[in-house]
Amino acid sequence: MKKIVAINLGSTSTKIAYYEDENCVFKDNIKHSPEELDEFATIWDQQDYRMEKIVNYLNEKGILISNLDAVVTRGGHTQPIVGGVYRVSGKMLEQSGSEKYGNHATDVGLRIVNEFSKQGPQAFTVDPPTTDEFEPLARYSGIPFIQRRSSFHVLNHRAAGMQYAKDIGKNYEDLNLVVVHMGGGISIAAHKKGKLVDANNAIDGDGPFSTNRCCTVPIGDLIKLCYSGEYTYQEIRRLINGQSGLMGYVGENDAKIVQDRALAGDEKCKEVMEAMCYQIAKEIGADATVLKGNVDAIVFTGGMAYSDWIVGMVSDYVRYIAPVVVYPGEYEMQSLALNTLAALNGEKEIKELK
Ligand SMILES: Nc1ncnc2c1ncn2[C@@H]1O[C@H](COP(=O)(O)OP(=O)(O)O)[C@@H](O)[C@H]1O
Ligand SMILES: CCCC(=O)OP(=O)(O)O
Repeated sequence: MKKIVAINLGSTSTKIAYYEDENCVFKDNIKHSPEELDEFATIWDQQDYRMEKIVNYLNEKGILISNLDAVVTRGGHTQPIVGGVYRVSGKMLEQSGSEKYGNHATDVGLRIVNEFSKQGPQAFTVDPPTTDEFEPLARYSGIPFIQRRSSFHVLNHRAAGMQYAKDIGKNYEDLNLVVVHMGGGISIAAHKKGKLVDANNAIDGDGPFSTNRCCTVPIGDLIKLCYSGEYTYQEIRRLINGQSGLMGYVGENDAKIVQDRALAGDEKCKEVMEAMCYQIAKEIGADATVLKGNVDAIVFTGGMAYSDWIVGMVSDYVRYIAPVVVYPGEYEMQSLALNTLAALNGEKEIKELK
């Protein structure tokens, strides 16, 4: 029997699951309040805090890291790569640490599983955010030396798309889908016959604003802010990813709390939520266009997909495009664990950045 711990460092949560072969023995979600996260100037500064939460949790459950076969994390940011199961290597950690390809709590996840691997288990990641299946036209930014690139919730996108295909008895590779992940960050991607051919960059000010980050901003105003002398590089990064979106407008990064305030009559919270839904809908329209209108379904997933109110507001704009289906939460933990199991059993290739 293979024993696997999967961890998933989201911007606002840490998810942990323990698997024995394909059986999920337990799974939990530790939420992080804005006040807790506010203490950390950079993502890297969260490492001890997040690691302590994970270790304490495993201790409570009586899980010894040295007894595990593998630890797997939702991956961090590397050079563009093909999807699959990756061993966490020195080169992967180096690229993730450079912040050249993006920076998010998932990058800390790589460091944590690497630390755990020193006690015995092998360390992996699966379908990292920089898994890149973009078509050539999707890469154009208009500035020849800046390329649009893939950086979003690839793991959950693919897993939700495949789950939908399975549920309707079709092959994922035969469908055109627009998948909408609404978590701490929000990503919308065009899935064209099983390839993720275009998506907004979920961490770098692209697409809709989310719980804690900005949308595609008027770039001239951002440039002025950068040169105003009022912000360091780190502060600007933290502004666009951490202190914007719902957090910026109403000082709260938990969409459920903002929703509850809106439904209780808070007009500011209501309008901000409506604006977020409006932007999500616009991005869905963009990806439907990428698919030339041939969309089999719009698939909603992520934590905010639990909300009928949010899904309903977005759907009002887009249901003319294709049927709307909802897969609330995430398939990330299952996908991390089961792909790792397949790799340990020799049924799936183990890739490595060298
Ligand atoms: N029933 C709900 N209604 C509205 N929002 C919800 C609901 N359940 C979860 N959420 C929101 O989903 C977000 C977390 O989504 P999740 O996919 O777990 O994010 P992450 O992995 O980025 O931390 C939170 O903002 C949370 O408030
Ligand atoms: C690369 C995207 C990762 C992301 O945005 O995750 P969260 O929604 O957990 O912040």
